[in-house]
Amino acid sequence: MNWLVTGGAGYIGSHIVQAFQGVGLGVVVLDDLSSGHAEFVPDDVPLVRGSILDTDLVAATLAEHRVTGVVHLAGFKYAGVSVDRPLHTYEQNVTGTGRLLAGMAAAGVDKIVFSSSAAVYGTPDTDLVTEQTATAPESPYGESKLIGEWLLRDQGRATGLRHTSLRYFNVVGSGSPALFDSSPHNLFPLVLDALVAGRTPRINGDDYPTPDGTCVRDYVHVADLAISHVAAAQALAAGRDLEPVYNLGSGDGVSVRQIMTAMANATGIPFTPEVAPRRAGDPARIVASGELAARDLDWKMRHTLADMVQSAWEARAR
Ligand SMILES: O=c1ccn([C@@H]2O[C@H](COP(=O)(O)OP(=O)(O)O[C@H]3O[C@H](CO)[C@@H](O)[C@H](O)[C@H]3O)[C@@H](O)[C@H]2O)c(=O)[nH]1
Repeated sequence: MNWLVTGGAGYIGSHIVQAFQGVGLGVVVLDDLSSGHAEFVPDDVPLVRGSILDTDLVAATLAEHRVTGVVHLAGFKYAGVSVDRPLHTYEQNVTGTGRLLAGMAAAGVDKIVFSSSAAVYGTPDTDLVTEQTATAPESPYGESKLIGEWLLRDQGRATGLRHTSLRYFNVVGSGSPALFDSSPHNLFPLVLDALVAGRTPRINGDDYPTPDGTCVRDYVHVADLAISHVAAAQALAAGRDLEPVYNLGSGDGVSVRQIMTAMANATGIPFTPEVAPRRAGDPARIVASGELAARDLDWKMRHTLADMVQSAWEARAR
């Protein structure tokens, strides 16, 4: 059985590739390396360089590697930037997913696990988001992920495609020192980059209606997240029914200020963060129940917040 991981050279995708290899499942990666790194792909995993928008390449990859299922992460992942680049975002995430699904249908590949996002919820008016919480994306990125879920759902109805979508909350940490988050837009890499460069990390606003005034998020370890993709793929392959969507959240809220304290502890670099203005579009709090995924997808927090921060620092400091 061979699984194609689109976006498998990225931060999250490469951890998923490792998790699949860990249980002996065959994997092949398709990645255009726009934000991924070729060196994140193990030497014994084929790396096809190119885009999911390239219909011929998708068809050839599915056929040559005898792909039986797809884990689909390739896409444009920067929610904030997507506001200024809506057409690019929709092309990559909606048209790209559509072309991938068309290629799968043509090749008879009938299983897909889709990388969705907490961004589909926008600013939820509940303390604990469940899969029943109304979706209300606030960026082209969030919209595009929701449309991706609909494409799977409707293709499932039309062709029998077996599918599930995993809504990631804030994915951090590192499961292997060689794999790290190089995003120029997210809290963990920005804080670590600042500390390495001798700059002071910044808090985007401390006047939110939260206990310490800074935004609260649900941080999950990337290696824990990767294991649930294996469970989802195995369930689909075994013909087990899965829910159309699962939240991959921990149920615990952690503030930006708490992350800063954990960063100072992990790095041994004492600092007092600067307080900058709010970043546009940031919900004050978003925390999810992962109960459904715990029931069906072997989802559990195997790592603490200290592990997440420590592993991110070790990977960044290498
Ligand atoms: O230097 C920084 C960077 C970020 N933040 C704050 O830290 C929090 C977390 O920010 P970030 O790491 O950018 O994550 P989110 O904006 O919560 O969103 C991430 O998590 C979402 C849910 O998984 C994904 O959909 C998005 O793509 C991904 O950017 C937010 O309050 C930011 O304003 C700071 O205070 N200082």
